[in-house]
This record gives sequence, structure tokens and C-alpha cells, in this order.
Amino acid sequence: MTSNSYTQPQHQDTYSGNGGSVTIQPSSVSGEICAPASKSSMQRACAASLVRKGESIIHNPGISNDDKAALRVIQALGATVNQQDGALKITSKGINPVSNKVNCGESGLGIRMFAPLVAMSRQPMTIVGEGSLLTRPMDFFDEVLPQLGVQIASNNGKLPIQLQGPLQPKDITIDGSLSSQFLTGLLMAYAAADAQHATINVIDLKSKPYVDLTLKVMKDFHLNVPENNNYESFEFKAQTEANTSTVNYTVEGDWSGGAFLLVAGAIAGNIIVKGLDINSTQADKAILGALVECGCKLSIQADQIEIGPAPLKAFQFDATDCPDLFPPLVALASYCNGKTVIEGVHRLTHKESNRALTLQDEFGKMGVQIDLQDNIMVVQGGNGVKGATVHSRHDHRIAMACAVAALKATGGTTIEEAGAVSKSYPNFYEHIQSIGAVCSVVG
Ligand SMILES: O=C(O)C1=C[C@@H](OP(=O)(O)O)[C@@H](O)[C@H](O)C1
Ligand SMILES: C=C(OP(=O)(O)O)C(=O)O
Repeated sequence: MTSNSYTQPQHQDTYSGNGGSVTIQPSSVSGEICAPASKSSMQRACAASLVRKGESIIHNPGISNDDKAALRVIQALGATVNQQDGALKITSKGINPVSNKVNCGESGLGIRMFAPLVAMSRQPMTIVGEGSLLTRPMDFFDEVLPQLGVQIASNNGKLPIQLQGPLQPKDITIDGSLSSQFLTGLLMAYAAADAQHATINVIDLKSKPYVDLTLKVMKDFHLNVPENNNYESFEFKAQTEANTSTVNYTVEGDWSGGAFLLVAGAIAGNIIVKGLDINSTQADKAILGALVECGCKLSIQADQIEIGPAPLKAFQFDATDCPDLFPPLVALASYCNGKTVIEGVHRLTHKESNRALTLQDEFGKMGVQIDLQDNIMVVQGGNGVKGATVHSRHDHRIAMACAVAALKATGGTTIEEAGAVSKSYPNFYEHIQSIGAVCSVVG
């Protein structure tokens, strides 16, 4: 067994490092591909490893920018990270900052999950971020953290945030309608603070399956897991006995990134996608419902999904609780005859871009009409997709949606700022190339 101190992996791909442009030619796909590691699973595993006192081994660790940011954050908060035979060994004595500044990169989950953990410290701390994270709303913290004894100063509800704890759990009521990520952070922090007899009441929680994933990871790391009362309240009861044995956690395959691979199969050739757990609590497993409804060839087995094209028909889908599926669903709907109706547009406003508008603009360039009617998106599919120059808008899921839609377009498609994919899926272009997509770096 080898163990060395952790250094951030330098991703050696041809495409994603430069942020530049990638061109995709019309292509057919075939063969087998394994979904990447889920950043939702990996980031939670990092947080849970920090919170629990002891040793945790994370297998199948992710390498996305959001994952790297999570590893940086837990190291700043006192955890040590070592590489061990392809896994990561994380040792923690609990939250004990070694720096007064924490950088969450561009990760929405990162800031919203780690801010309450940062607030566990008595030390004055500053939280910063990058790119689109600088414009995403964080005013939740201004409102909620003072109720838990934390002093906070933000930049009018945006980053940077300065805070000083320690956070003290108590009964509280929060609004869950903007994002589930704030609740994920509070759940982790209440567990870190050994909360007993404290309840988090939540009004109008959205993205509920992400909270299931949080509770699952908390359980896997032997943290104190609250009782979930129908997603309306989360009740911490008496602490269970601390479990000090080493935790072994395997990061789940990513249904969010995997959704793009599955859509590639549905429109551009027979492929087998491996590494997706059919029993996962991940929200984006719901892509399967849309794939069944549109009529593609689909065979779901315990260890792999076989998927391929067939005459595709429009479908109806509610993405309120799985908003990250909008981009792959739009790519799919572009090739489905008729009007596909997707509900949940309001959930898209505060992602890496305003995704309803960026999907409308960038797919518009490819000749696909998207209409927005309040909370409903209507995609007019089956009229052909034309190759065009599109822009990721610095949003990983827009880049991947355009790339997949490009596979059966007429003519090549160039994606500007294509390297945005590194936020969640750094080797996305290599992966689609390995199953036959004709991709090249431009310039
Ligand atoms: O907890 C998570 O891992 C995430 C929750 C979702 O956010 P919201 O709860 O804001 O919808 C999702 O969009 C995001 O990509 C990841
Ligand atoms: C919105 C996303 O992530 P986050 O909110 O964690 O930045 C995403 O991955 O699409």
C-alpha cells in the first residue's frame, strides 16, 4: 500500500484545459463508456470526512474543478489528504482551520455546504469564490446564520463573505425554494456541532433527492442523521455512539454527466453506459423516465445501460427537483418529433448561467426553437438541428448539451469556451471521442 501527500491532479486532456473552442462533426457513436465520478457524491464525501473525527478513505475520487475545490476547502479547515492506491485518505480531527480564507472555486454546492461548516470555527474567516459563483445569491446566509449565533458580513448577499462562529444549532425555519444546497450545509453543520433535540423546519423544499443524497452520505460516514419528516422538518435526536473505525466510501457514478452520454446514445448510435447505480438517490437518475417516454432503444441492467436510437417522439417532464437535467433533455428533445414540454424553468435562473435563456439562445443558433412560458419550456423538436458556432456561456452543462446535439446536426458545430466542462466532467470530450464523436480543438 502506498500513501503520499495529496497534490491536485493536473488533468492532461487535450480539450478542457484551455477554455478554447472545440469543433464537433456529425458522428455516430458506438461502444462502451463509463460515467465519471459524481461531484455531488464526492463533495459531500469530502465534507463528511472533515466533519467526522478519524480516517476516511474515498475510492473513485472525482477530478472535476468542483471536486478539487472541495479538497482545498477541507484542507484549509484542517483535514489532511493523502493519495493511497488511487484512493484518497482523509484524516480529520474536526473543523480546525489552518487558514483564515476559504476558496470555493465556482461551486454552488461548495459554498453553500461549506459556509455553515466554516462557521463552526471561532476564528474570523473569509469565504471567496470564482467565476459565476460571484454573482449567485448567498443572502440566505445573511438571514439565517445570525439566528445561529454567527456574525456575518457579505457583499450585499454575494461573495465574499466574512463570518465568525461558532454556529450553535437550534430550532429554526428556513426557505428551501431557491436551492436545497443551503439545507445540505446546515444538516452537515448540525451534525458537526453534535446537535441534539434541534429541528430544521423547511418551507417549500426543492431538489429533494439531493437532500436524500446528503442524508445517505451522512449515514455512510456514521454522522448523526436527523429524522426526515416528509422534507418539511429534519429532527436531530440524541447522538448515537461515535464510530471511530475507518470509513471506506466509494464515490458514485454521475447521473448528471451520465445523462449526456445516454442522450448521445439515444440520438447517435448504440452504446453501453457503465458505472451508473440504478439504486442511487441522485436526482438525475430521473433521465430514465424521459428516455423511456421518447421511445429510444433502452435496456436497463444492474451493471450497465444499453441505449440506442429509434424514431423519437416528444415527451413531457417535470424537472423541478432535477434541474440539471434541462440541458441534456433539451438536446434530446431537439431530435424528438413534436413539442416537448419541460416544467421547472424557475429553477434555472441562478445556475452557472441563467440556463433557460442560455439554452434558448444557443439552441436557437442550431435552429432549435425553444419557447419559455413562465415555468414551462417548450422545445419544438424533429425539425433538424444545424451545425453552428455556439458559446458555452461559461456553463459546463450548456457546453455538453450543445456537443451532444451536434452529433447528428447537419455540418460541424464549434463550441466556444468549451473548457467550461471541467467544472463537473473534465474528460467529457475524450469520453465522447472514445465512442466515436469526431472532435477537434480549434486554434
Ligand atoms: O446538492 C447538490 O449536489 C446540487 C444540488 C442542485 O442544486 P439546487 O438545490 O440549487 O437545485 C443541483 O442543481 C446542483 O448542480 C448540485
Ligand atoms: C448548478 C450546478 O452546480 P453548483 O450549483 O454546485 O455550482 C451544476 O452542476 O449544474
